[in-house]
Amino acid sequence: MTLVYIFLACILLLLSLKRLFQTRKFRNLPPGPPSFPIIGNLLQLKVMLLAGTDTSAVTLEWAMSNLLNHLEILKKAKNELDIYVGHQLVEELDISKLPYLQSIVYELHPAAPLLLPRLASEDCTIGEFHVPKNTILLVNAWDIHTDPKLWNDPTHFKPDRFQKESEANKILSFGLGKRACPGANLAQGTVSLTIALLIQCFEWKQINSEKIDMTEGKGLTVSKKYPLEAMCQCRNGLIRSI
Ligand code: HEM
Repeated sequence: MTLVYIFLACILLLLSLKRLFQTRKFRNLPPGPPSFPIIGNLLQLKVMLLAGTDTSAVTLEWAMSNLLNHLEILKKAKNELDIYVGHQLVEELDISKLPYLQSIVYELHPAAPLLLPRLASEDCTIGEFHVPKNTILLVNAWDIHTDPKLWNDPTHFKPDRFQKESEANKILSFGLGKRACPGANLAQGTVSLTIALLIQCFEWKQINSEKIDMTEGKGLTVSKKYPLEAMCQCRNGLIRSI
């Protein structure tokens, strides 16, 4: 078995070296320092997994916690699913038919409230501040999302605010500009579909009569300080098509 692995590794290495030399020849580049496309691709894969899994998981946990603290919103989302999707299992293509579910996703906690750090490549002025070259800058998306000058009642979970379409343009959860999250569409699709499935397939209940604690933990991606604990039960008579 070990021999098979070594054989495969050699083939992959040879193929990547071949691709590297072909590319250099095609682009008329000098031989240059060696770089390994496979390692580059693996690193890219690792970045995608690191950047995509924790953020999506954290967003889902906040979503379910908010929904359990606002059962009337959970009920409204469930009704929307029952009306527009019915007894079939909800699919990715159905999401565009579910505006209320999309409002819930817009209203979610930003998983990376300070986005990613930036380095000023030259001296510049931002608002009234002079920023010298090489300063590390952080964008406080959390503060922008809770600014009462921008939002009505910003600290309350109110998906209805997004019934007015232009409100969604003020969201910064995925950053903005050329370094914004490249996985934003994928993440919005995955998070929406997962929440839809969780709502459609299960009846949810809190484990006791107290509200779920929404204290934030620490970290670049902000998870809940106390992990969500909840009870769920399959919804009767649903998903006969599975
Ligand atoms: C709910 C889920 C997600 C949230 C809230 C999120 C949020 C963010 C934020 C705020 C940034 C920094 C943007 C900036 O500084 O302007 C970012 C960057 C990034 N995200 Fe996501 N993300 C999510 C899911 C994903 C997924 C699924 C992928 C890939 C499959 C991904 C890949 C990346 C990468 C590679 C960067 C770095 C981009 C760069 O520096 O040019 N993210 N994300």
